[in-house]
Amino acid sequence: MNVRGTTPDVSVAVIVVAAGSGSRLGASEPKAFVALHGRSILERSLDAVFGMAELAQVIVVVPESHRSRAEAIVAPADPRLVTVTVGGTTRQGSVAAGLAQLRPGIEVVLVHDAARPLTAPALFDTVVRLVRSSGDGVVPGLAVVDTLKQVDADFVTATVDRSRLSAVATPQGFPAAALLAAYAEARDDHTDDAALFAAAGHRVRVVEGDPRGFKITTPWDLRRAEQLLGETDAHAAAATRTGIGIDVHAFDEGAPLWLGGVFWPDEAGLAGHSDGDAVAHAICDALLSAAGLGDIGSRFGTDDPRFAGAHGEVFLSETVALVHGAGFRILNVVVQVVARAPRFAPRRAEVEARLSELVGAPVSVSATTSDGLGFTGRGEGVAAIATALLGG
Ligand SMILES: Nc1ccn([C@@H]2O[C@H](COP(=O)(O)OP(=O)(O)OP(=O)(O)O)[C@@H](O)[C@H]2O)c(=O)n1
Ligand SMILES: C[C@](O)(CO)[C@H](O)COP(=O)(O)O
Repeated sequence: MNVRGTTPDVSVAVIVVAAGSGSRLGASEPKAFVALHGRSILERSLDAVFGMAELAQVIVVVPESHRSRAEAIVAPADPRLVTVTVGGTTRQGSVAAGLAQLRPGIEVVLVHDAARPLTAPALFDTVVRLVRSSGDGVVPGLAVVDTLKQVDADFVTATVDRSRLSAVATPQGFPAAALLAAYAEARDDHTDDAALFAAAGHRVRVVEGDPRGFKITTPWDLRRAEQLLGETDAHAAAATRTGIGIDVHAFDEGAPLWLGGVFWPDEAGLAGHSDGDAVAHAICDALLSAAGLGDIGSRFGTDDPRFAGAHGEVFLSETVALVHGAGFRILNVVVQVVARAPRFAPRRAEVEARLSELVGAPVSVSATTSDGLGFTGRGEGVAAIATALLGG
């Protein structure tokens, strides 16, 4: 879950209602706890809430049976930010239970269905802004696209003018004091908070909704959400980039050997302007080329005194910072060493752990001799070939 701490000077609270059973979905557990593309519907909804620009309190309303599950879900968040409470038998009862947990000083309250997990965080911010600027209730709405009929006992009795209709969703936002008062005096049951707020005499305005913010009600809705998230993954996969790097250094009997970010006592070292760590340098080139950032020579030139004798970790740390700065995540790195010595097998795990730590992603290392052929076979030097995979 994406989480964060409280911000002292903000006064926006979000009530996430997740206490429904989901009878129309027909799953074996309450709807909010059903898995959607590997994570629960509730976790996905909370991700959007935690993406808001301004947030002082999040109240998660759940069934009694799932209170501890919800507490585990929100455990990584700042406990001063999130409250978990038990809901009622109706949605309205659950919102009322959430309102009872509202902290003093909250000025704007948003109520959001956990059942709308794909709603964009930006819509929450828009609703907050409009509540603040207008003092009205604010609901996201979408134009109705189908022709609507009034039906009585299987027969159409009228065609409804859809031009003045809007299909409303959540998050619905309200000035906190007015919503608390409206709930305190409510006698009827309403299907949304805007209806209850309007029944108390307040104005509610509509803002353009988010088509992805549909409510997961039936199994078909769940499949649609799965498909949309699958497409998002496919786009992320399309954004992955690979890179390749090769480096070669000659042995220098008089130098200490640093290779793969670790020291190798009793082995001949490698010649170079730096410490000659061909493995680290090949990884740098793989990462830089994947990110389209040139190569180690153009980034860390031999005329720069900072890199004279520098260990591989210096180049790797700077390279990783450049790659992150360009907006990429490092997904993994693979490196193969071609050399007669040193022997990697006994220290492979150690080298992989050190390089993974430096790169911040899994690094796997393999090694081979070149069967006595070429400069590596004659023991004149070491070659390393690396590939890197980056994500957007
Ligand atoms: N007693 C209830 C009923 C509903 N909700 C919440 O209100 C939102 C909208 O309700 P809906 O999608 O209709 O959920 P369910 O009532 O669970 O669905 P169903 O009517 O199919 O049982 C959901 O996030 C649901 O968890 C709630 O917190 N408490
Ligand atoms: C609040 C709501 O999601 C707005 O569309 C909706 O009214 C609640 O759903 P329900 O199925 O009517 O409980």
